[in-house]
Amino acid sequence: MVNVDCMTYAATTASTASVSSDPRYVHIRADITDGAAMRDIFATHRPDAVMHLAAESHVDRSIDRPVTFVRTNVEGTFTLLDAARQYWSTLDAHRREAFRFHHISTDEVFGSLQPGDPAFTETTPYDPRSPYSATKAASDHLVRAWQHTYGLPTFVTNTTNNYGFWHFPEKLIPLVTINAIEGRPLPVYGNGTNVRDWLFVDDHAEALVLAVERGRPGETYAIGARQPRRNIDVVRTICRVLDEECPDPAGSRERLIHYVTDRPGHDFRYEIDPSHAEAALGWKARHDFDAGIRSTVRWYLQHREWWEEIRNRQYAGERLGTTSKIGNAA
Ligand SMILES: Cc1cn([C@H]2C[C@H](O)[C@@H](COP(=O)(O)OP(=O)(O)O[C@H]3O[C@H](C)C(=O)[C@H](O)[C@H]3O)O2)c(=O)[nH]c1=O
Repeated sequence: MVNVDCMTYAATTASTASVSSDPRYVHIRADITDGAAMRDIFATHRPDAVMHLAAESHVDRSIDRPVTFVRTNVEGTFTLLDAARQYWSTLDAHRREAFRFHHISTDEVFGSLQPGDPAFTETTPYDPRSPYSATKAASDHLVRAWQHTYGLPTFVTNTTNNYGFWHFPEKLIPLVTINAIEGRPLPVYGNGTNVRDWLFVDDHAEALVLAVERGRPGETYAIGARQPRRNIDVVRTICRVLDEECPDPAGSRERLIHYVTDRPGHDFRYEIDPSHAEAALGWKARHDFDAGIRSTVRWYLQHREWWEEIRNRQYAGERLGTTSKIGNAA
């Protein structure tokens, strides 16, 4: 089995961690826009299924530089699908029927919920609103088109915000955690009332493994843990846990919270109703948010050398989180 992975964190890290000891899975890092490399990978590994986790995944970066997202998420998915279809057409009838192309996507393709709106499900119409979510929506459509047109047995999972270990510190939870450890400002976009639905990365990994084993062609599975939180509450939870795990003589880390200029086009709320995925896959998220955050904060306290090296790139000009000036409140 081949798990093609190029650049993203979220689900990638999860699946890498959980499948790396399972000999049925091969984790591959490659450039998915390189058709020859993709065809070569299929010829070498002759997989029974592909889990396509490769993506550019950070909304802020997509606003700065959308072209990278179009290349990786749209062109890359096309290239991988094309290589998969060529390989799949060489299989005997039994293996062709059993083959699966599992495309891992996001709930952001469904747009933005207002307070009181029902959570997203598999039947929510697409309404992507950022360069990132537009490219993920395009890739979802390509995957479904390859199933309808060519018969390639594809299916899609759309998931909520992931968090956990090895999370790249451009995203809210790792960024705030390491800033709080270092006593730096904690940037909260807008007024902090935007809502995200948080899924511990190991729970997502379990869902993905079940999906690739049980997923049916043409299906969609919306994956989440029913744990929506306002951003400001997430940030306060991280501060509280860090204060307990590693008290700061200067006082609570909440003093470091700064409201900054909002993200352009900032989606207000994401939330998934995972009932269909739970029933169809026999899966349920096991980690509750408070316990998941505590283990995540502990992990960042214990893996300083990993994030310090990445952190230093920020000082060399790479974007991690906001580009707006701290204290520039919306
Ligand atoms: C980096 C940062 C973010 N935020 C806000 C913006 C969002 O409302 C929330 C989470 O932001 P983050 O960039 O971590 O994630 P989302 O924009 O919700 O998108 C994430 O979850 C979906 C499902 C994916 O598909 C994306 O790949 C993944 O990046 O915190 C801040 O307030 N301050 C900050 O410094």
